[in-house]
Amino acid sequence: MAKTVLKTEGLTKHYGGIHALVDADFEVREGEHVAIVGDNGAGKSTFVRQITGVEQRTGGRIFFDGREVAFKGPLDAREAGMECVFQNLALADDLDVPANLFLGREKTLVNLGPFSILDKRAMRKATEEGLKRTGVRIPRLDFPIRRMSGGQRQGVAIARSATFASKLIIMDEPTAALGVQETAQVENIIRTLKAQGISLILISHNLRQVFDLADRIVVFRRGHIVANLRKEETDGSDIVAYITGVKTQNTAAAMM
Ligand SMILES: Nc1ncnc2c1ncn2[C@@H]1O[C@H](COP(=O)(O)OP(=O)(O)OP(=O)(O)O)[C@@H](O)[C@H]1O
Repeated sequence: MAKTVLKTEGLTKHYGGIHALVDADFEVREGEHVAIVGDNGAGKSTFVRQITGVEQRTGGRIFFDGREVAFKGPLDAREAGMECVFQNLALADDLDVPANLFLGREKTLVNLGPFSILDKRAMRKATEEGLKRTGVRIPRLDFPIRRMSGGQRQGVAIARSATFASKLIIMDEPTAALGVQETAQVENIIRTLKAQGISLILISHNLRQVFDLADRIVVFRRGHIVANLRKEETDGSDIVAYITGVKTQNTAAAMM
């Protein structure tokens, strides 16, 4: 059986009296693509903020790459090999593709802090390799990001995470703002990541996408994980039932 990349035990987050995440046991194995679904406010983003160190949890334990971790911030998570692609892309509009890929991690010829000399050739080469590896097609690397379509921008964000994530990529609604064709492009990139054995957590409201791309589907409702199913053992109507809490013949026993 594949090694566990990420595991949480009893992960809990309270915001004052709001129990946004309660006792979440969750696992991703090497090469596995796990989807997280749930209604608005179910606790999905809260879960991601706890595992990536954006916030500090109220309780529970997190294990990453074989050791217990307590990331103090997202930089710690990145350094450990976990990258996140967020809904609102953290891209710099005026910079070109290589500059965006290496934002905050620039390669330098001479490192003198603010007076450093950037190694633009090395960054461009690494960018070309990163885009090729992820199957992201961008016509001009030297154009500022603002001149690109939503799909191309999302492609750059994913290529960036795939270039640096050695262990796990987390995508929070990567296609929410995209059209049909752009969504298809991003889904192809996700398939390429799967073929390369990169582990992924995909948060999505799009059940067609979830069934297309994920090996396993985890359902959050009101801060709790209420289902954790292999794709083959469930279907869309069961997942909707778990999301909404409306029982069906198949889900009633599990919801007792
Ligand atoms: N900083 C915060 N302070 C107080 N309450 C919060 C905070 N962040 C989230 N919440 C609450 O925690 C609950 C879970 O929110 P969360 O954003 O994790 O849901 P979600 O499943 O990601 O929803 P969506 O699909 O709408 O993004 C909600 O009730 C939300 O209002």
